[in-house]
Amino acid sequence: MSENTIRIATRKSPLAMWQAEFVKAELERIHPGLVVELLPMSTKGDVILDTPLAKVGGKGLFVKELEVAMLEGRADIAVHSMKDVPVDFPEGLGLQVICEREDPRDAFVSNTYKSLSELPQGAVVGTSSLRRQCQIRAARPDLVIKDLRGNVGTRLAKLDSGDYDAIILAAAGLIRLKLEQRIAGFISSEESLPANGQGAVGIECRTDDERVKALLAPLEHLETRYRVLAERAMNTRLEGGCQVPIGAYAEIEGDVMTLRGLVGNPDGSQIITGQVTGNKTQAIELGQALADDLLSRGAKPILDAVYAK
Ligand SMILES: NCc1[nH]cc(CCC(=O)O)c1CC(=O)O
Repeated sequence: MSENTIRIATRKSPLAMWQAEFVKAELERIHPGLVVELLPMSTKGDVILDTPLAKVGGKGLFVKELEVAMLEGRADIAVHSMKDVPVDFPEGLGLQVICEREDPRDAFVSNTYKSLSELPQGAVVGTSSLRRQCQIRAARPDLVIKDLRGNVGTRLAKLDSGDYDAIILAAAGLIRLKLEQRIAGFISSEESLPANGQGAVGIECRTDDERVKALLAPLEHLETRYRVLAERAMNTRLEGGCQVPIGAYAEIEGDVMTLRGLVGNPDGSQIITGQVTGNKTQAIELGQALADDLLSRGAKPILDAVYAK
Protein backbone atom coordinates (compact mmCIF):
# COMPACT_ATOMS: atom_id res chain seq x y z
CA MET A 1 0.00 0.00 0.00
CA SER A 2 1.24 3.41 -0.96
CA GLU A 3 2.61 5.42 1.94
CA ASN A 4 0.51 8.22 0.61
CA THR A 5 -2.95 6.65 0.65
CA ILE A 6 -5.63 5.76 3.20
CA ARG A 7 -8.68 3.70 2.19
CA ILE A 8 -11.90 4.11 4.17
CA ALA A 9 -14.37 1.21 4.29
CA THR A 10 -17.87 2.65 4.66
CA ARG A 11 -21.50 1.70 4.46
CA LYS A 12 -23.36 3.24 1.54
CA SER A 13 -26.15 4.98 3.45
CA PRO A 14 -26.13 8.77 3.09
CA LEU A 15 -25.24 9.21 6.77
CA ALA A 16 -22.38 6.71 6.62
CA MET A 17 -21.12 8.36 3.44
CA TRP A 18 -21.30 11.77 5.12
CA GLN A 19 -19.22 10.49 8.02
CA ALA A 20 -16.64 8.91 5.72
CA GLU A 21 -16.44 12.08 3.61
CA PHE A 22 -16.03 14.10 6.81
CA VAL A 23 -13.05 12.00 7.92
CA LYS A 24 -11.61 12.12 4.40
CA ALA A 25 -11.83 15.93 4.34
CA GLU A 26 -10.28 16.23 7.80
CA LEU A 27 -7.40 13.90 6.92
CA GLU A 28 -6.71 15.72 3.65
CA ARG A 29 -6.84 19.10 5.39
CA ILE A 30 -4.45 18.04 8.16
CA HIS A 31 -2.09 16.05 5.91
CA PRO A 32 -1.60 17.87 2.59
CA GLY A 33 -0.67 15.40 -0.14
CA LEU A 34 -2.41 12.45 1.51
CA VAL A 35 -4.78 10.62 -0.83
CA VAL A 36 -7.96 9.32 0.86
CA GLU A 37 -10.15 6.82 -1.00
CA LEU A 38 -13.62 5.58 -0.07
CA LEU A 39 -14.60 1.91 -0.36
CA PRO A 40 -18.42 1.83 -0.06
CA MET A 41 -19.84 -1.57 0.95
CA SER A 42 -23.17 -3.20 1.86
CA THR A 43 -23.53 -4.73 5.32
CA LYS A 44 -25.94 -7.26 6.72
CA GLY A 45 -27.69 -4.47 8.61
CA ASP A 46 -28.38 -2.65 5.35
CA VAL A 47 -29.78 -5.73 3.68
CA ILE A 48 -32.22 -6.83 6.38
CA LEU A 49 -34.46 -3.81 6.04
CA ASP A 50 -37.91 -5.25 6.56
CA THR A 51 -37.32 -6.91 9.92
CA PRO A 52 -37.41 -4.80 13.05
CA LEU A 53 -33.82 -4.49 14.24
CA ALA A 54 -34.82 -5.48 17.74
CA LYS A 55 -35.88 -8.84 16.31
CA VAL A 56 -32.94 -9.36 13.97
CA GLY A 57 -30.63 -9.35 16.98
CA GLY A 58 -26.91 -9.92 16.82
CA LYS A 59 -24.39 -7.28 17.59
CA GLY A 60 -22.39 -5.47 14.96
CA LEU A 61 -24.80 -5.97 12.09
CA PHE A 62 -23.52 -2.80 10.47
CA VAL A 63 -19.79 -3.22 11.01
CA LYS A 64 -18.74 -6.82 10.31
CA GLU A 65 -18.12 -6.48 6.55
CA LEU A 66 -16.10 -3.31 7.13
CA GLU A 67 -13.93 -5.11 9.68
CA VAL A 68 -13.28 -8.02 7.34
CA ALA A 69 -12.15 -5.54 4.66
CA MET A 70 -9.62 -4.05 7.10
CA LEU A 71 -8.36 -7.42 8.27
CA GLU A 72 -7.90 -8.55 4.66
CA GLY A 73 -6.04 -5.35 3.82
CA ARG A 74 -8.60 -4.06 1.34
CA ALA A 75 -9.21 -1.02 3.54
CA ASP A 76 -7.25 0.78 6.27
CA ILE A 77 -9.94 2.41 8.41
CA ALA A 78 -13.67 2.32 9.03
CA VAL A 79 -15.76 5.24 10.23
CA HIS A 80 -18.67 4.43 12.55
CA SER A 81 -21.49 6.07 14.46
CA MET A 82 -20.31 5.21 17.97
CA LYS A 83 -23.89 4.24 18.81
CA ASP A 84 -23.65 1.29 16.41
CA VAL A 85 -20.18 0.06 17.40
CA PRO A 86 -20.19 -3.19 19.40
CA VAL A 87 -18.30 -3.33 22.67
CA ASP A 88 -15.75 -5.90 21.54
CA PHE A 89 -13.46 -5.65 18.56
CA PRO A 90 -12.08 -8.55 16.55
CA GLU A 91 -8.48 -9.51 17.23
CA GLY A 92 -6.20 -7.08 15.40
CA LEU A 93 -8.66 -4.19 15.21
CA GLY A 94 -9.36 -1.36 17.63
CA LEU A 95 -11.10 1.95 17.98
CA GLN A 96 -8.28 4.42 17.47
CA VAL A 97 -10.00 7.79 17.46
CA ILE A 98 -13.23 9.38 18.68
CA CYS A 99 -14.08 12.64 16.91
CA GLU A 100 -15.90 15.64 18.37
CA ARG A 101 -19.52 14.95 19.18
CA GLU A 102 -22.46 16.46 17.29
CA ASP A 103 -25.71 17.23 19.15
CA PRO A 104 -26.45 14.00 21.08
CA ARG A 105 -30.18 14.58 21.58
CA ASP A 106 -33.11 12.80 20.02
CA ALA A 107 -35.18 14.94 17.68
CA PHE A 108 -38.97 15.15 17.40
CA VAL A 109 -39.89 15.21 13.72
CA SER A 110 -43.42 15.97 12.61
CA ASN A 111 -45.20 17.95 9.91
CA THR A 112 -48.03 18.87 12.28
CA TYR A 113 -46.90 18.98 15.90
CA LYS A 114 -44.05 20.71 17.70
CA SER A 115 -43.41 18.35 20.61
CA LEU A 116 -44.37 15.05 22.22
CA SER A 117 -46.60 16.86 24.70
CA GLU A 118 -48.52 18.50 21.86
CA LEU A 119 -49.49 15.14 20.34
CA PRO A 120 -53.17 14.29 20.72
CA GLN A 121 -54.37 11.19 22.59
CA GLY A 122 -53.53 7.99 20.74
CA ALA A 123 -51.24 9.63 18.16
CA VAL A 124 -48.91 7.33 16.22
CA VAL A 125 -45.16 7.77 16.79
CA GLY A 126 -42.56 6.03 14.65
CA THR A 127 -39.41 4.52 16.15
CA SER A 128 -37.83 1.09 16.27
CA SER A 129 -35.62 1.98 19.21
CA LEU A 130 -36.67 0.27 22.43
CA ARG A 131 -34.86 3.02 24.33
CA ARG A 132 -36.96 5.74 22.69
CA GLN A 133 -40.14 3.68 22.90
CA CYS A 134 -39.63 3.07 26.62
CA GLN A 135 -39.15 6.72 27.49
CA ILE A 136 -41.96 7.96 25.24
CA ARG A 137 -44.42 5.43 26.62
CA ALA A 138 -43.42 6.28 30.20
CA ALA A 139 -44.34 9.92 29.61
CA ARG A 140 -47.30 9.24 27.31
CA PRO A 141 -48.78 5.74 27.76
CA ASP A 142 -51.61 6.68 25.39
CA LEU A 143 -49.35 7.03 22.34
CA VAL A 144 -49.15 4.24 19.79
CA ILE A 145 -45.58 3.26 18.87
CA LYS A 146 -45.16 1.93 15.35
CA ASP A 147 -42.01 0.35 13.93
CA LEU A 148 -39.89 2.54 11.65
CA ARG A 149 -36.90 1.18 9.75
CA GLY A 150 -34.61 2.27 6.98
CA ASN A 151 -32.09 5.05 6.60
CA VAL A 152 -32.89 8.63 7.55
CA GLY A 153 -34.34 9.56 4.13
CA THR A 154 -36.58 6.49 4.08
CA ARG A 155 -37.89 7.27 7.55
CA LEU A 156 -38.70 10.87 6.63
CA ALA A 157 -40.51 9.67 3.49
CA LYS A 158 -42.62 7.32 5.62
CA LEU A 159 -43.56 10.23 7.88
CA ASP A 160 -44.47 12.38 4.87
CA SER A 161 -46.67 9.65 3.41
CA GLY A 162 -48.88 9.93 6.48
CA ASP A 163 -48.08 6.66 8.25
CA TYR A 164 -47.15 8.48 11.48
CA ASP A 165 -48.07 11.65 13.36
CA ALA A 166 -44.43 12.04 14.39
CA ILE A 167 -41.16 10.13 14.29
CA ILE A 168 -38.09 10.23 16.51
CA LEU A 169 -34.60 10.38 15.02
CA ALA A 170 -31.14 11.27 16.28
CA ALA A 171 -30.65 15.02 15.85
CA ALA A 172 -27.04 14.39 14.78
CA GLY A 173 -27.99 12.45 11.68
CA LEU A 174 -30.44 15.12 10.53
CA ILE A 175 -27.98 17.93 11.18
CA ARG A 176 -25.20 16.17 9.27
CA LEU A 177 -27.43 15.50 6.29
CA LYS A 178 -28.50 19.17 6.25
CA LEU A 179 -32.03 18.14 7.21
CA GLU A 180 -32.09 20.19 10.41
CA GLN A 181 -35.14 22.07 9.12
CA ARG A 182 -37.09 18.80 9.53
CA ILE A 183 -36.58 18.93 13.32
CA ALA A 184 -39.80 20.21 14.90
CA GLY A 185 -38.23 20.17 18.35
CA PHE A 186 -35.22 18.84 20.22
CA ILE A 187 -36.06 16.32 22.94
CA SER A 188 -34.13 17.14 26.10
CA SER A 189 -31.94 14.49 27.69
CA GLU A 190 -34.30 14.62 30.67
CA GLU A 191 -37.22 13.56 28.45
CA SER A 192 -35.24 11.02 26.44
CA LEU A 193 -31.81 9.99 27.63
CA PRO A 194 -29.69 9.43 24.50
CA ALA A 195 -28.07 6.13 23.56
CA ASN A 196 -24.45 5.61 24.50
CA GLY A 197 -22.24 7.25 21.91
CA GLN A 198 -25.08 8.99 20.11
CA GLY A 199 -23.83 11.81 17.89
CA ALA A 200 -20.17 10.74 18.05
CA VAL A 201 -18.14 9.33 15.17
CA GLY A 202 -15.34 6.83 15.81
CA ILE A 203 -12.55 5.53 13.61
CA GLU A 204 -11.41 1.90 13.70
CA CYS A 205 -8.14 0.59 12.26
CA ARG A 206 -5.65 -2.28 12.55
CA THR A 207 -3.98 -2.11 15.96
CA ASP A 208 -0.51 -2.75 14.47
CA ASP A 209 -0.78 -0.09 11.74
CA GLU A 210 1.47 2.62 13.17
CA ARG A 211 1.41 4.68 9.95
CA VAL A 212 -2.38 4.96 9.93
CA LYS A 213 -2.59 5.50 13.70
CA ALA A 214 -0.22 8.48 13.46
CA LEU A 215 -2.24 9.98 10.60
CA LEU A 216 -5.50 9.58 12.56
CA ALA A 217 -4.24 10.95 15.88
CA PRO A 218 -5.07 14.65 15.21
CA LEU A 219 -8.78 13.80 14.77
CA GLU A 220 -9.10 12.69 18.38
CA HIS A 221 -11.39 14.82 20.62
CA LEU A 222 -10.49 14.02 24.21
CA GLU A 223 -13.62 15.33 25.91
CA THR A 224 -15.83 13.28 23.58
CA ARG A 225 -13.64 10.23 24.25
CA TYR A 226 -14.12 10.52 28.03
CA ARG A 227 -17.87 10.91 27.63
CA VAL A 228 -18.28 8.02 25.22
CA LEU A 229 -15.96 5.78 27.28
CA ALA A 230 -18.12 6.30 30.36
CA GLU A 231 -21.35 5.66 28.43
CA ARG A 232 -19.99 2.53 26.77
CA ALA A 233 -18.57 1.21 30.04
CA MET A 234 -22.04 1.41 31.57
CA ASN A 235 -23.54 -0.39 28.58
CA THR A 236 -20.83 -3.05 28.62
CA ARG A 237 -21.34 -3.82 32.31
CA LEU A 238 -25.07 -4.14 31.64
CA GLU A 239 -24.25 -6.39 28.68
CA GLY A 240 -26.42 -4.24 26.49
CA GLY A 241 -26.32 -4.44 22.72
CA CYS A 242 -27.64 -1.49 20.77
CA GLN A 243 -31.19 -2.87 20.70
CA VAL A 244 -32.06 -2.67 24.38
CA PRO A 245 -33.88 0.02 26.33
CA ILE A 246 -30.73 1.49 27.85
CA GLY A 247 -29.82 5.17 27.86
CA ALA A 248 -26.41 6.54 28.88
CA TYR A 249 -25.31 10.12 28.68
CA ALA A 250 -22.22 11.83 30.11
CA GLU A 251 -21.47 15.53 30.37
CA ILE A 252 -18.29 17.26 31.51
CA GLU A 253 -17.81 20.59 33.25
CA GLY A 254 -14.23 21.46 33.99
CA ASP A 255 -12.83 18.10 35.03
CA VAL A 256 -16.07 16.84 36.54
CA MET A 257 -18.10 14.26 34.70
CA THR A 258 -21.76 13.60 35.37
CA LEU A 259 -23.05 10.36 33.89
CA ARG A 260 -26.74 9.55 33.82
CA GLY A 261 -28.13 6.14 32.99
CA LEU A 262 -31.48 4.50 32.40
CA VAL A 263 -32.79 0.97 32.03
CA GLY A 264 -36.43 0.30 31.26
CA ASN A 265 -38.82 -2.08 29.62
CA PRO A 266 -40.24 -1.41 26.16
CA ASP A 267 -43.71 -0.37 27.32
CA GLY A 268 -42.24 2.15 29.76
CA SER A 269 -44.04 0.68 32.77
CA GLN A 270 -40.71 0.17 34.57
CA ILE A 271 -37.80 2.61 34.42
CA ILE A 272 -34.73 2.73 36.63
CA THR A 273 -32.55 5.83 36.43
CA GLY A 274 -29.31 6.73 38.16
CA GLN A 275 -26.50 9.25 38.16
CA VAL A 276 -22.83 9.30 39.17
CA THR A 277 -20.32 12.15 39.36
CA GLY A 278 -16.53 12.06 39.41
CA ASN A 279 -13.32 13.07 37.69
CA LYS A 280 -13.50 12.67 33.91
CA THR A 281 -10.30 10.60 33.90
CA GLN A 282 -12.26 7.95 35.85
CA ALA A 283 -14.73 7.64 32.96
CA ILE A 284 -14.72 3.85 32.74
CA GLU A 285 -14.98 3.38 36.50
CA LEU A 286 -17.89 5.83 36.59
CA GLY A 287 -19.70 3.89 33.89
CA GLN A 288 -19.17 0.61 35.72
CA ALA A 289 -20.27 2.10 39.03
CA LEU A 290 -23.48 3.41 37.52
CA ALA A 291 -24.21 0.05 35.91
CA ASP A 292 -23.69 -1.69 39.25
CA ASP A 293 -25.98 0.82 40.92
CA LEU A 294 -28.71 0.22 38.31
CA LEU A 295 -28.27 -3.56 38.65
CA SER A 296 -28.55 -3.35 42.43
CA ARG A 297 -31.85 -1.53 42.00
CA GLY A 298 -33.51 -4.03 39.69
CA ALA A 299 -32.10 -3.53 36.18
CA LYS A 300 -31.21 -7.20 35.74
CA PRO A 301 -34.72 -8.73 35.65
CA ILE A 302 -35.86 -5.96 33.33
CA LEU A 303 -33.05 -6.65 30.87
CA ASP A 304 -33.44 -10.42 31.16
CA ALA A 305 -37.11 -10.08 30.23
CA VAL A 306 -36.20 -7.99 27.17
CA TYR A 307 -33.49 -10.43 26.02
CA ALA A 308 -35.85 -13.38 26.48
CA LYS A 309 -38.16 -12.01 23.76
N1 LIG B 1 -29.38 3.47 14.75
C1 LIG B 1 -28.97 4.05 13.51
C2 LIG B 1 -28.21 5.32 13.73
N2 LIG B 1 -26.91 5.29 14.07
C3 LIG B 1 -26.50 6.59 14.26
C4 LIG B 1 -27.56 7.43 13.98
C5 LIG B 1 -27.57 8.89 14.08
C6 LIG B 1 -26.28 9.61 14.21
C7 LIG B 1 -25.51 9.37 15.47
O1 LIG B 1 -26.05 9.01 16.53
O2 LIG B 1 -24.29 9.60 15.42
C8 LIG B 1 -28.65 6.63 13.61
C9 LIG B 1 -30.00 7.07 13.21
C10 LIG B 1 -30.93 7.45 14.32
O3 LIG B 1 -30.83 6.93 15.45
O4 LIG B 1 -31.83 8.28 14.09
